[in-house]
Amino acid sequence: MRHHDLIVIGAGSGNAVVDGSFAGLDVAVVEEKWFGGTCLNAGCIPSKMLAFAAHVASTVREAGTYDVDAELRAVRWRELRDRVFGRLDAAREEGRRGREADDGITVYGGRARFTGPRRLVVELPDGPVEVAADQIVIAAGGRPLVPPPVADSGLPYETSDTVMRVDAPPRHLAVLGGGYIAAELAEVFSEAGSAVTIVEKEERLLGPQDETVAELFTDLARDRYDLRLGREVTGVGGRPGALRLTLDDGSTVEADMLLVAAGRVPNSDRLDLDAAGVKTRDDGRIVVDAYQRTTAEGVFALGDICTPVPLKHVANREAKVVAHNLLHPDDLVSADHDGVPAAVFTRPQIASVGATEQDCRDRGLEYLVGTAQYADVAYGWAMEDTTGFCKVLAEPGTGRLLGAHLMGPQAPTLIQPLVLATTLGIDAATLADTPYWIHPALTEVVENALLDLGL
Ligand SMILES: Cc1cc2nc3c(=O)[nH]c(=O)nc-3n(C[C@H](O)[C@H](O)[C@H](O)COP(=O)(O)OP(=O)(O)OC[C@H]3O[C@@H](n4cnc5c(N)ncnc54)[C@H](O)[C@@H]3O)c2cc1C
Ligand SMILES: NC(=O)c1ccc[n+]([C@@H]2O[C@H](COP(=O)([O-])OP(=O)(O)OC[C@H]3O[C@@H](n4cnc5c(N)ncnc54)[C@H](O)[C@@H]3O)[C@@H](O)[C@H]2O)c1
Repeated sequence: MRHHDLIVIGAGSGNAVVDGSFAGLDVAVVEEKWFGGTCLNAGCIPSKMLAFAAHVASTVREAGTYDVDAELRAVRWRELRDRVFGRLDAAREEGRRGREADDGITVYGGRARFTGPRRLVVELPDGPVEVAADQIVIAAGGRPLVPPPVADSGLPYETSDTVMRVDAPPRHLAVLGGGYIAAELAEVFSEAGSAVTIVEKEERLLGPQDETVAELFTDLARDRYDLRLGREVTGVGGRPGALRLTLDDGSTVEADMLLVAAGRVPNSDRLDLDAAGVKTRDDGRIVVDAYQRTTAEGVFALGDICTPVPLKHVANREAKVVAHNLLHPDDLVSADHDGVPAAVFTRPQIASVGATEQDCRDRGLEYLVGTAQYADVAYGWAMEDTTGFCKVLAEPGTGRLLGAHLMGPQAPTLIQPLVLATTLGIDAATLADTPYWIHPALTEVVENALLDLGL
């Protein structure tokens, strides 16, 4: 059995663990499917490249608002798809080749599972190979959750792993779930010409967002999509290309394609973790301590397979923490999961950090609310924006920022000063009054929301 100093399972964020500081060590990377993981191949990056094209299309369609005559003739889906994945598939192969060319790194192209403490078998195309290591990092991510009525139907469905690569947009896309993926990809396909129906079991899209954001986003979505809220799919019938979804109130949705976007599950159930002494939570996430150590000696985990916040910037941070802790066992560092910002790349865009207003209420916190509209700042006038807003939540007296929520153009960029203030402990009044805020930039909407707190 080959013995390595370190084995990393999963070449998504796990691949980032191994940098120059591991030179001289015998390292192995095991990847069963695609170097770069979900983010590069089927997640953050392709979805944002497609969302940007959708944004260009909508800008052309709405050019008349700005007294510009323009006509949208077509979204050339195949060319768009081939440009996106031509670039990303090349980046994936370059990443893999770079690792394979590194003398200190062995790449195993297959699925790993544990056979004992720090011992694995990897299913390679030409047969299984047994390997062991002093230290192991589990970075095996997650996969789309497919509810039983869809999985058991025997009829075809897409997930985020496949839908961005289809040959043509469907005439009618049914989306199961109304969270991040549904919001972003419904828009992509809608701009590419598909009619969209979204089936969501809660009463609002993007339910965990601040209630003002979720409510307004749902209202705006109602004008663009057929929304079936508070509904679940109980059965899928029909035939490939002519599907019929039955919902729990007996109503039906006809669609030629079904996108399942009902959340993700960690891949921990495919690793025989019991053999390694690695424990999981009820929801399947691997148990880790503050230093990303699992319950098994010498085994670390990072990213979607263990994290409370399944986002790429969090997985990247955890990868840095693991890299440090592998090499410095006497000087461990931890990843802070407070104040993680998030964004939804829709139109309007959405960004948030910290508590929502409903969180504050549920936790019995005293809080002040400051709001400002894009329509009330000069750049918002230039954009003729009518719906964008910034909402900040702060502790009375101290002005400590509890949360911030933006919905409107450039929200994921505009939120950054609020992320800095939340992370670095800068109170709302200091943030509003001390730095200059460029006039007439969109950031004035953040400044105005802070001033609206009245501190
Ligand atoms: C459509 C979509 C859009 C997203 N957009 C964003 C966004 O805009 N911003 C953001 O922050 N996050 C976004 N995310 C989330 C982000 O992609 C994930 O949080 C991130 O990719 C997690 O990284 P990871 O390394 O933990 O897992 P992954 O990137 O999934 O990597 C895990 C790797 O392990 C491999 N693997 C699994 N099991 C085994 C095994 N047994 N043996 C060998 N290899 C194995 C897999 O093939 C995979 O390559 C998005 C996700 C999706 C699905
Ligand atoms: N911009 C981003 O950062 C971004 C974009 C896409 C995905 N992601 C990541 O990927 C993860 C997965 O995205 P997602 O959209 O699949 O999950 P999600 O958790 O955001 O949304 C899933 C939605 O499906 C609904 N749902 C679940 N089961 C259902 C059922 N049987 N019937 C009807 N509705 C049902 C849930 O109520 C929820 O609203 C996200 O949690 C996020 O971590 C991030």
